[in-house]
Amino acid sequence: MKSVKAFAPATVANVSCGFDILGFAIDAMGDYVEITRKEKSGLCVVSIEDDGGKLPWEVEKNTCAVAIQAMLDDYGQQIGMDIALRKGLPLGSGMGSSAASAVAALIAANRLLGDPYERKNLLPFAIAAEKAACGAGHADNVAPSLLGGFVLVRDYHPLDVIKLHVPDGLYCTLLHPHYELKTADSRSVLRDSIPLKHSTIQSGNVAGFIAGLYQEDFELISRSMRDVIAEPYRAVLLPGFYEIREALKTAGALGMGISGSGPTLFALSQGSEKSEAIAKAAKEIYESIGLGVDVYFSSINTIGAYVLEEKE
Ligand SMILES: Nc1ncnc2c1ncn2[C@@H]1O[C@H](COP(=O)(O)OP(=O)(O)O)[C@@H](O)[C@H]1O
Ligand SMILES: N[C@@H](CCOP(=O)(O)O)C(=O)O
Repeated sequence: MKSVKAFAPATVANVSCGFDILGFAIDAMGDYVEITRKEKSGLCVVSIEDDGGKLPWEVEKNTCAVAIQAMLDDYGQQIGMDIALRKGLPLGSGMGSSAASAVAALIAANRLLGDPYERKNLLPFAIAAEKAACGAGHADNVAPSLLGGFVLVRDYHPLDVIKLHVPDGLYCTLLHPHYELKTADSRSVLRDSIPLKHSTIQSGNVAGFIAGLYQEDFELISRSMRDVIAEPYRAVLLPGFYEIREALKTAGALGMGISGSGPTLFALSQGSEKSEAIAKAAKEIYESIGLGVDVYFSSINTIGAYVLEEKE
């Protein structure tokens, strides 16, 4: 087989209450990577489209190449591969852009090798790529992009990742304001330690959220969408944050939070019917503070990344 093209979905990390341990994949968009086998050993990024000329081409910086290199180092053979990336996701958006590239690259490269790795076993390679992109090897974007649905990262050492139930009818609206916020920068405002009482509140909410998913209890999901660890420090980087949250709840959202490290905000709702009202309420506030916003509507992606095309 000569080349394989794969798609990996965008993701919402943290989901308010699960800093670095909870995330879900969305259907609306993602990144596309085509890997072609070449004679000469070594990786080469041969094309990048739709990135506005901003992404690095160096194999030690681009997350597609970093992820594949980590896989080949483990595989024990330095197979030659050309990497062509088409960005479907805006950069520094909080929608897991660096993660989607890494995951699509891994799915394509693994297939090119004849699928020697089970899907879950590709995760450490994707985490290595996240570390190269933002300095932290967090798994809450790469795990749902790879596996689909809601994913819990129960532990990092050793890695223990659990795919969770997705309730019927859960729907997501994403609000992407027109500015970039690097994950590394919005991690730098966080504190190294948290008060005991915040740990208690956060644990209750993440447990409540997961119980809500399994019980398909939308009220429980709604009241568990609270973050006392990251959000209070990050909200100051997000103009209109608390005002937008109030407006979206009035418009019928179950809850609203920061998607990953922002600046995208996500709202969950029961069914898609309320999404137009949610979008309208958000657009009005962004307009009043002089910011443009793109709105995406999406169901939850339950299958994760997949191969689109194989060419001999
Ligand atoms: N293939 C890639 N796609 C997106 N970002 C990449 C890629 N490779 C490297 N990066 C770097 O990762 C950073 C963007 O990642 P991050 O800030 O985590 O944004 P996001 O929240 O959208 O994932 C940028 O510094 C970018 O240069
Ligand atoms: N848990 C991470 C998630 C970062 O997500 P991204 O989509 O903004 O890269 C964090 O909160 O820093």
